Amino acid sequence: MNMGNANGEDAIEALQAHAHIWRHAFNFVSFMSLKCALDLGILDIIHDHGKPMTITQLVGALQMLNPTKACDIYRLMHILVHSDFFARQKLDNDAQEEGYVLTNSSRILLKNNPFCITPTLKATMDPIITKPWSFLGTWFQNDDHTPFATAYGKTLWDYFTHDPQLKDLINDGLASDSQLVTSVLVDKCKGAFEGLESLVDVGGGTGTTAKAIADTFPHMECTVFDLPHIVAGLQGSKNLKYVGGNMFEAFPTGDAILLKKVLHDWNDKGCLTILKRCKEAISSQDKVGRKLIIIDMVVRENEQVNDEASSLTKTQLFFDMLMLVLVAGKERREEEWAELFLAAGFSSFKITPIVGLTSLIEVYP
Ligand SMILES: C[S@@+](CC[C@H](N)C(=O)[O-])C[C@H]1O[C@@H](n2cnc3c(N)ncnc32)[C@H](O)[C@@H]1O
Repeated sequence: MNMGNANGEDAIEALQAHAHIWRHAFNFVSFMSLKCALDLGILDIIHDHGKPMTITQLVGALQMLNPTKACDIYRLMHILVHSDFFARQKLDNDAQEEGYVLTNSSRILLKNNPFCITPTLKATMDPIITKPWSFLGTWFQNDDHTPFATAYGKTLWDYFTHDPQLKDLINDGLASDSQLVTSVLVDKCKGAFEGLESLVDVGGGTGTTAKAIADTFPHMECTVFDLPHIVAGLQGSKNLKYVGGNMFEAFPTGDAILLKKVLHDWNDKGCLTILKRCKEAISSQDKVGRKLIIIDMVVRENEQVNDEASSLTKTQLFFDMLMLVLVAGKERREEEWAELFLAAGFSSFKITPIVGLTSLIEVYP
């Protein structure tokens, strides 16, 4: 762009740049509008209605205290239709009038959807989690571990050890996030677990994934290992038990160690320590087929690809920034994974994409 005298073409370019900047800056409006729809229960109201729901019906169902705000619900729905969370459809009995229906992206947020990720979204949208983003610039110029630590003076893990509300929010979020990946895992990736007699899910949280694996493979002894306050009071089953401890020190041995969405929480130094512990744990088993199974993102490199792939990469990069802001972790590219495995003494690995953003990585001693 010519920065000197403005002519017609420069003005058009400047207008396009303005539009791009505002679209970018106002990404948070989509996010907050969706949060509002979730807070008001609009998705479940429309679903329970069972057919396209008019704005009048929706306003009626919301039972608003101040009726003058009713027309603002239309504005909220308008942006959410634009963001593909709702669609408009003609009513059966009246070709003129339209009502709102759900889309694939809102159906997955319904309370009764087995793959509902609303708790994950609510955790991500919580002001405790969004506040540290405002400290990103400050953090780049100070010596703190994370923008989260700059905002609160402590790590996320310390924060939630002393805040049961945040702990529940995050644990519910992690558990709901696990449902879809886990169901695909025990179906499409069953082969990765076949023949294993024991498995330790290190950093396994409240055990959503390990429970599904234990149910699918009733002869496999499964252990969920996590911090003592996370597993305290949790009940196991015939082939599932909970053990509390610190993965940086030691954890139980098994034919396989599972690390699901654990390594992305840590920097390379932290990952290396965990990976070396994993290598020790599986090497102490004198058996064929021992392995480490990692479920995490493998960030795609895509310079020249179609829109869908490039938007997946962008979403992975958003997650990468989230890890930086909250926990000093990162999402890794294949070469970065390879370097870590080599440094920890593993001999080879195999990557299988599972679903959307996530891959399964089998790593061999
Ligand atoms: C991002 S969560 C992943 C949980 C689960 N694997 C999943 O996919 O939903 C990371 C887990 O690592 C656990 N964790 C963090 N530090 C730990 C440590 N030092 N020892 C054991 N577990 C730890 C956390 O409590 C949390 O459950």
